[in-house]
Amino acid sequence: MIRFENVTKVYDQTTRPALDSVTLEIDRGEFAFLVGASGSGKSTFLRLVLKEDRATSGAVYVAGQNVANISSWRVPRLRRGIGVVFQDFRLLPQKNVFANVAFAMQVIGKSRSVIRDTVPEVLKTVGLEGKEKRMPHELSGGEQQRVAIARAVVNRPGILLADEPTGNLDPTTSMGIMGVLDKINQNGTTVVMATHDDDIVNEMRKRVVELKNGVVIRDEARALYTSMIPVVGQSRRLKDASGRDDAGVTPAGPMPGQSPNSDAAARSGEGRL
Ligand SMILES: Nc1ncnc2c1ncn2[C@@H]1O[C@H](COP(=O)(O)OP(=O)(O)OP(=O)(O)O)[C@@H](O)[C@H]1O
Repeated sequence: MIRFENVTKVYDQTTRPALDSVTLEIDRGEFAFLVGASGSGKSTFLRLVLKEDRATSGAVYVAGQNVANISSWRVPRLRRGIGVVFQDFRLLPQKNVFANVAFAMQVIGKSRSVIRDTVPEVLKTVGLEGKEKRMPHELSGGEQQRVAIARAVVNRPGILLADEPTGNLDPTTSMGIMGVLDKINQNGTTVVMATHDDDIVNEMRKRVVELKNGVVIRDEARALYTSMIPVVGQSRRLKDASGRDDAGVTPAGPMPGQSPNSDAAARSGEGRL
């Protein structure tokens, strides 16, 4: 789904590469954490996937396509297949929850009836049923991030990139967000999440790709991570056996139009890149 072949990125006016000969493949349907200290190259990796920046050398493939060969007028199509979530939510402050999510469908020309049917389903998936009319400032940070995730996945992208999505949230709320991202991944979406947060990585036990000074120093399945940044007085709970997360949200069914079987969804590639 995402393949980096010997990718080096040196920003203008710098000498040290932000990414240094990175070779890496993330398969369709995988969940991978990108970890490493500040400045290790995590955001640069995500930007190259989105073609927001150009690799200095090497090749970046997304869904089998070398992004260097995608002409500028086709870049929006590439990005439509990739949902993105950020640390700071980036909601439209004057629009309510429904309108924030609907907006992502309007800009690609979806009909009002499709929007009317799809948005409530996605809001249910992220645990925001009944909050359609709330304004962003009437939501907690965790709820705002759920809206941002709903907006990122409403057009059923094949890939979801999350850049420190829990960076502004407390540990309990963060685990709720991880439950949502895990559910989206189980519904077939490839998830790549950049984080410093070792508690989250250690709770989730997914693939861990560790960067240091732009170099991949570790790539391990179901791995742990020690960030070396001390976290004082924080504890996290695992989801309990019923699948409820710490925010009390029980996973709903699959994403609208998605198969509940992630393997089947991954194989079919319907509605995906
Ligand atoms: N636009 C830019 N111009 C010049 N240097 C940059 C630019 N963006 C990032 N860098 C440098 O590239 C390196 C990698 O940065 P990047 O933002 O990818 O790291 P990161 O791991 O995402 O860090 P953080 O966890 O703090 O977000 C850093 O040394 C950074 O200073």
